[in-house]
Amino acid sequence: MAAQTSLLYTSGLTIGYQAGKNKVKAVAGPLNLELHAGQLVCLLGPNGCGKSTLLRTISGLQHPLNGGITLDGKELKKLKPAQIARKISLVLTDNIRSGNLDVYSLISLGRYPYSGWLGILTEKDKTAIDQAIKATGTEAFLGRKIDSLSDGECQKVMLARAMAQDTPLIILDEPTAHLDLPSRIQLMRLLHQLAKETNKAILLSTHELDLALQVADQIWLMSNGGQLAAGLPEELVLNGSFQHAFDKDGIAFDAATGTFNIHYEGKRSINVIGEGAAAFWTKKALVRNGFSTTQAEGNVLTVFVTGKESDLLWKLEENNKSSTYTSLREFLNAL
Ligand SMILES: Nc1ncnc2c1ncn2[C@@H]1O[C@H](COP(=O)(O)OP(=O)(O)OP(=O)(O)O)[C@@H](O)[C@H]1O
Repeated sequence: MAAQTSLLYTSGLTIGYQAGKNKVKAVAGPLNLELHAGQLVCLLGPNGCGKSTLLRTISGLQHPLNGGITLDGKELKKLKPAQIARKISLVLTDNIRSGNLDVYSLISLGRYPYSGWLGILTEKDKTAIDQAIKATGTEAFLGRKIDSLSDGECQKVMLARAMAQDTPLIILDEPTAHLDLPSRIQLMRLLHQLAKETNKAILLSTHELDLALQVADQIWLMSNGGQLAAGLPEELVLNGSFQHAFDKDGIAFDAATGTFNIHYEGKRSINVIGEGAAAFWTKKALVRNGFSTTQAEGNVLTVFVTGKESDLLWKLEENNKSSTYTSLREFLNAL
């Protein structure tokens, strides 16, 4: 029933490639996925698991090996490219870098499904372009050539072009690749805001696990081997899907912090008692130094972290003996 109200859904979709005349290479499937208006969905997974293949298939650039895709109530395979272009706008990793194209002209290209290739813009087209420029905050770049923009600025302009296309679904393949941390945060925040304010569905692939956990309404988590777990970010953390998807020797997903720890085998375990940032960063330092900080009754070592900022104290207890340290470095050296 839910599928009938979805903007896009897949049934028994298998994605992959033709590998020779009578052979196929299936990358993932069968997949039963749904996208709804106003949702920001982040597609995560290790290198080579099939994220780009899935995005290309959903966008109609590549045929499914099996199963079907329904877009706005119609079978995708029955739609012509021009019809798909009014429903889906696609932003690929490789930015269009053309020295001769100015920013306004590039954003205007988003109107091609309506204006035709001659590019004659009507008042409606111009209004859509102006709205896209405003929504993405790209006013300041308008007079510039694309080549003169930074990667972050260029990515925003590509998003503006997609917004100008005014489709109910925007798909972006690794939009944060090549961006510095503030630009990644800014872009993810902008995408989240656009999904809410414009009621568009936004589907993007990314390797930004922590940002995706913060902004996504849904996560599609692919594993090598073709499985895909879909759900709320928190659900996928709690049910062990993240550990499964990124399972590699020595890498452990910590459900308590939502991050991956570099796990060192064979060292001691320690109870960390304390609250807030001081206890959090003490645990980080201990894990980096090869300790496990899981609370357990049998642990011989316990550290109590108390105080604030410049008055922090680490009281280490071992076999009824205790010592107090005034710096994290001193405490770690004592272990
Ligand atoms: N044109 C192709 N023909 C055959 N196999 C391909 C083709 N393109 C990609 N593949 C293979 O399909 C699998 C999925 O590739 P895909 O690019 O979708 O992964 P991805 O999850 O996007 O990876 P990354 O995170 O590294 O970008 C990989 O094993 C890849 O080698």
